[in-house]
Amino acid sequence: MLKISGLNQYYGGSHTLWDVNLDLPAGSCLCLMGRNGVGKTTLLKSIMGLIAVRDGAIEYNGEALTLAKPEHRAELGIGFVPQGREIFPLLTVEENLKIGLRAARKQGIKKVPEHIYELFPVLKQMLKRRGGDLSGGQQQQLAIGRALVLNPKLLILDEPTEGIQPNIVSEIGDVIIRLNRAKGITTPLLKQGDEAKDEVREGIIKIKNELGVTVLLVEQKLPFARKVADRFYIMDRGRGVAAGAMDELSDDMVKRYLTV
Ligand SMILES: Nc1ncnc2c1ncn2[C@@H]1O[C@H](COP(=O)(O)OP(=O)(O)OP(=O)(O)O)[C@@H](O)[C@H]1O
Repeated sequence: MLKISGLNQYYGGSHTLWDVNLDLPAGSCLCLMGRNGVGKTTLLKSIMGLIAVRDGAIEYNGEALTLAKPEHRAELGIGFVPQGREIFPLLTVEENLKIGLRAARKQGIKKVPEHIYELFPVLKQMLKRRGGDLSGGQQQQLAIGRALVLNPKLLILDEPTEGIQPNIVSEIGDVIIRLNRAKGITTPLLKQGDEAKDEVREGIIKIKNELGVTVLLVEQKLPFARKVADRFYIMDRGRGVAAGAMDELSDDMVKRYLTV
């Protein structure tokens, strides 16, 4: 689904990404790992077109993305939840979610899809609250909810558990697993003519039909990464140094590339 070949990126004269190659198969959940400052966020921002790359190629479902504008990447169905969440503190939860609608309009999505409230009930309860008044965990749920408004096929998350209390970390993990594996989403009991529930059902069927959202996330917490992801990709000093199925992540790799 996403293929990165020979990617090099510079901040001014500083060479940050070195010949990065990464293959993300559709349906997988890949965790990008590595110590602080190795280039994980830079790689995500390059995929989203938020920073320019020097050379190399980024392909999404066979389409060359390397020079595409960030808005075009969103329209193609790539959702992004940046590090630090970047929600608008003075706008309400509802207004923050509606920001996500801009990129979704081209797909004919005019309203925030109801299944987002099914995934994050707290957002429904807090629709009129200002984003800045939410807890860190609620803001993270809002940031993920906003990225889901465009029904992404690929969801990219940069350290979604950073600075969040443990019970919410676990809830966020469960949501990522549900989105990725499209399992455990129960279709609510539906009464005919109940428009909101019809929308929930449609959203769920859509997610299930598409066999889950492909996920790429940066995560430093090892137990969380092992729980949600089925593949890993480790970076060290701007290069990809190890990759594989999550159950192949060895203690030696952890010691060599991840422990501080
Ligand atoms: N805007 C920038 N201008 C110049 N250098 C930058 C910029 N952003 C990041 N860097 C540098 O690029 C390197 C990679 O940073 P990056 O944020 O991608 O790493 P990271 O692996 O995501 O780290 P962290 O886990 O701390 O977020 C670091 O040396 C960092 O100091």
